[in-house]
Amino acid sequence: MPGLWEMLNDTMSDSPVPIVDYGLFLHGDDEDKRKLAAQVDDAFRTVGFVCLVNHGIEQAKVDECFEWSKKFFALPVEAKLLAPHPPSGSHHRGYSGISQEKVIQNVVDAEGIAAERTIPDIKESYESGNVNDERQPNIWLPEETLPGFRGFMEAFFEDCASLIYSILHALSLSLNLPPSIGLPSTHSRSLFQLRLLHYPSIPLRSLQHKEETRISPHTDYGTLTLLFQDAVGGLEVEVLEDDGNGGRTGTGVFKGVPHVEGGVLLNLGDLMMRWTNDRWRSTVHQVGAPPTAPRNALSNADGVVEGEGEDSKVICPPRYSIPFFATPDPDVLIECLPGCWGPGNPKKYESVTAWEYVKTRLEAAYL
Ligand SMILES: O=C(O)CCC(=O)C(=O)O
Ligand SMILES: [Fe+2]
Repeated sequence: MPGLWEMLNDTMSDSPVPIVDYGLFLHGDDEDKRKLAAQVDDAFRTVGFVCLVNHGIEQAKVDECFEWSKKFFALPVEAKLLAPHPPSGSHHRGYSGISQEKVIQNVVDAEGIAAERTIPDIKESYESGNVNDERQPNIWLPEETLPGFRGFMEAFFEDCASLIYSILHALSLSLNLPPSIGLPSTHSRSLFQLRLLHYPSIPLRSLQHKEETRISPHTDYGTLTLLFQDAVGGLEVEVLEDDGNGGRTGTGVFKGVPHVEGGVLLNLGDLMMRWTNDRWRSTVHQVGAPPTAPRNALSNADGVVEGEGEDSKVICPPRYSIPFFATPDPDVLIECLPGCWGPGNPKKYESVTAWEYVKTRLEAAYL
């Protein structure tokens, strides 16, 4: 009988994302902690994503969060709109209806954004954050619309924030940072964001023809993202390769990430890549058709994919995911960390405050 670990590694044998046992950091001795820190460093240099098992958040709570998410999105749209996302992207809270948000990569001018938005992201989302966040106050439903929802989300936020702090300690060890620059203190206000995402069922053809997307290729903006997924699948990450100069570069090829029961994905955002002078990667990712969708579709001479026979009518099941985004305190200056530059490795990026950067990216996602 294979043990849990063998089964996990079997599941992930074809995955681009390594699994690490986070219990080493939570419960291990100094040597275990250093081992875990080195494993994460390696994953962030080569892939930009890692899957943590034994991360300390009870599976029952994660399952309950998915249940609340399903209940929320099953409400009539008029009820969901009792907690509407404001028109501005930089107050990123509340409910966004289907295709209201379009995740956009590296395009910040109005014309470029309009062009990108012709292919909608077929998803709806609900965002909440720290109860003490004055810049982005939460936007809740009236309690009677979904009793218990707010209480659960506030508590789950705290669980995720604790894991983020623990990870920031581990990463300070990975980077060998002097205690005076520990990463946790740069996130002391925990101005984080808990996001519920629902991708409704969609014809496979629309995804294959790229008439619609679930979430288009993008990198995250902040420092770290935790990503809880259901078993439907469809997350794909861009494969990186050596650039010949000691760094890594995107190949344009995407590989599916299998779901790991009990695991949480951890990936980096652009601010962490800047901060580490590209030592760590914020890797492009997207959500496409579930891996179980029939694959016997053909490309014609123009590269357009045609569903064959019954496949043209296949409907992909709905999908739910729960990302949790960490960003540093707004005034933290993102300036190359010690140990990430030196002779032969000059600083590549201008300094920027965390909020300046994140605000620009958020505003591009809403018009
Ligand atoms: O739904 C997913 O698995 C990915 C979500 C994501 O990448 C995001 O919200 O930034
Ligand atoms: Fe993302």
